[in-house]
Amino acid sequence: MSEEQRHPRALTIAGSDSSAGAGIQADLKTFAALEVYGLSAITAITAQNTLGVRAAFELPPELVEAQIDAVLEDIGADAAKTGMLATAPIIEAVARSVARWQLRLVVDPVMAAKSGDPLLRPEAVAALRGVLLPLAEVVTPNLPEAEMLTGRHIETLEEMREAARAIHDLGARHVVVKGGHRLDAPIDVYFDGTGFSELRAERIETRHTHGTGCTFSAAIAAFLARGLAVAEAVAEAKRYVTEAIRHAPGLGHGHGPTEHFWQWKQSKEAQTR
Ligand SMILES: Nc1ncnc2c1ncn2[C@@H]1O[C@H](COP(=O)(O)OP(=O)(O)O)[C@@H](O)[C@H]1O
Ligand SMILES: Cc1ncc(COP(=O)(O)O)c(N)n1
Repeated sequence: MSEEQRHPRALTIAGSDSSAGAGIQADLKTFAALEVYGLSAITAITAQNTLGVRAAFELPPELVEAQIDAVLEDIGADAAKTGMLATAPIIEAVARSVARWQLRLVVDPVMAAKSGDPLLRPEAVAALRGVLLPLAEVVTPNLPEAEMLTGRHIETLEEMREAARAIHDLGARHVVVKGGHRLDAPIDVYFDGTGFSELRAERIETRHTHGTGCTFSAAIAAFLARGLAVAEAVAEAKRYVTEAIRHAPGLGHGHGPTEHFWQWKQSKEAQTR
């Protein structure tokens, strides 16, 4: 097998974030940092910065499907992830592509930006739940997204476990209910259909969490593309996102981006010492 054939590759199907902290841009940076070749299919273009989303333009579903077909017919993907999908017709087009290409899929059910601005039309939640979740190998809702998907209020770890089970019942094979929105430790609950475990990390006191969910789900897809089992991929992705938050460069006046290349920067510093 040639080098080219062995190089792992992953596809992100998501929205563009002009501030490059979230969306397609965060996903491609994550793939690159984890040495996975990144492919992209853009669903929507947003004009946003660390303070909020000023405008969004949704692309036609046929164009989303055409981007996926173009890269998969030629290059192929070992894993894929979805982020901002914006509308029900885009979700349906993505679901068709995922089924046709039999993609190993990580679904980040993005509904809003950190600023609170909506990124998914309210009527599209039903399509996300009914059409896309049954195709997901892993789904990674944050607390408000898990509440929208289950119709339950979620606060405690026990409520996070109950939500993970309810989302698994919708068809997703592995569920991570993320606890970044909790006030105490950012503990995530992982459910594989049989047992629960917790992904624990220290809370980093920072406002720079723009794109943490995108980064986490992209890292899971990257580790799956590299051949890790789901539980390992999720654990490694948790470590990756924690360090990405820790090394955030402190940009912008609102929720700034995280840092993806801290390891590369550290090795460069070590060489010049
Ligand atoms: N301040 C923080 N310190 C450490 N980890 C965090 C922090 N905020 C979020 N995380 C982690 O980052 C990941 C993304 O979570 P979250 O911020 O809840 O997602 P989203 O961006 O979808 O709202 C999760 O693993 C979460 O636990
Ligand atoms: C285009 C786009 N996609 C997703 C998010 C959410 O980012 P996150 O929930 O990871 O902060 C965003 N702000 N913009």
